Amino acid sequence: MTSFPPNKILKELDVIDLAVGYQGNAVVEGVTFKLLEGQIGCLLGPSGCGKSTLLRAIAGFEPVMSGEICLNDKTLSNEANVLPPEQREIGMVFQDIALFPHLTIAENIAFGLSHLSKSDKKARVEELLNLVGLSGYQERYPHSLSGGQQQRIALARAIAPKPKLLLMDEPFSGLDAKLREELVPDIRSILLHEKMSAILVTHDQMEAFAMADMIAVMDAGRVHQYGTAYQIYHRPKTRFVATFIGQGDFLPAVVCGPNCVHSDLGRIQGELHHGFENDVKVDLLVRPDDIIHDDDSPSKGLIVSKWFRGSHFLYRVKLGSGHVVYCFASSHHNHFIGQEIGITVELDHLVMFEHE
Ligand SMILES: Nc1ncnc2c1ncn2[C@@H]1O[C@H](COP(=O)(O)OP(=O)(O)OP(=O)(O)O)[C@@H](O)[C@H]1O
Repeated sequence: MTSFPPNKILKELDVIDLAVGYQGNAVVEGVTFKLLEGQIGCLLGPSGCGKSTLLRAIAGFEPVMSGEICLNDKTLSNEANVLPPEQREIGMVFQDIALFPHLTIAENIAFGLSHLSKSDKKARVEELLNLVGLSGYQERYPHSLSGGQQQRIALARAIAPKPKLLLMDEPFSGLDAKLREELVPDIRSILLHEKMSAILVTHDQMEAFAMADMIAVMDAGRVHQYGTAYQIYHRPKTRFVATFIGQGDFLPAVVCGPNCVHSDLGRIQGELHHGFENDVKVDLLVRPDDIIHDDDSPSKGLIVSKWFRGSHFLYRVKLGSGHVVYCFASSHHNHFIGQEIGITVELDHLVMFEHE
């Protein structure tokens, strides 16, 4: 059996105080983050926030206005120099799959393997087809494959030469939701198996959660927060992150202790110090999973709307004060709009911002 040299994986990608733009106008500014060896990162944000521009700068397709991009302590881009894309050992997968239609699947995957002998090439193609679950597809042509299969082949082609870093720009957005749900965890396992560091661009937070170790939440060219899915959901650092990630409402509240606030939901004790002075007015983030339906609870909320989500119901309930919050209930608890239900508060991550 042929053995291949170990991956030349990156030790670290450093993006330092980066600005990138067009015609002298920065569309990405002050961006700093680090991707460690073997990690999968994600640039997540609304349309037009600069995700693709940042990715293209990392790939070497866009010059940088200021700051630096380094891979393993080697500068790839700064204000003065831009290493051409083909010299960066960075692979890319795009939304428009762009397989070569006149080449077989084997020839597509082997495209970047001209440095290998014929037998090594054949073995690497086989290994990758096996990895992406399409063994035996060597002689087929792209048009005879489904969208999901084509995207698997595009991934195989991109990782075949063992790049130091793989960049993926909305690779799943052309696929239907069900297929995407299946493909995303598969692609993550393939990347982990190959110990391939990668950056995914997406505006879909569920995709980011399923795929990435570290997520950069972007808006208007800036990174608001760089953290794990858990951190950006439960400990959002800015109001933008709090509202862009997940669902939730802000309830007016007053600080009543170092880890305690008082709101329409009563006195809530958090796990950690929130850093606000006593008596300061704040807006408290309340997520659907912070308010749980409980028939026996003396606290009540009036259902104003509801969604059946299969495994659970999501209700909007009006509190006595008139504020409306989400409430999570098991799917057996089918109540009607206009009905009053018992609710309990299970909120230990106190996320709050100065009252607006
Ligand atoms: N070649 C270009 N010339 C001038 N402006 C550009 C160019 N490419 C992108 N822009 C602008 O830069 C900003 C960021 O665009 P970019 O494509 O990076 O955002 P994005 O977050 O990837 O958006 P989407 O999710 O819609 O693809 C936008 O205002 C866009 O209009």
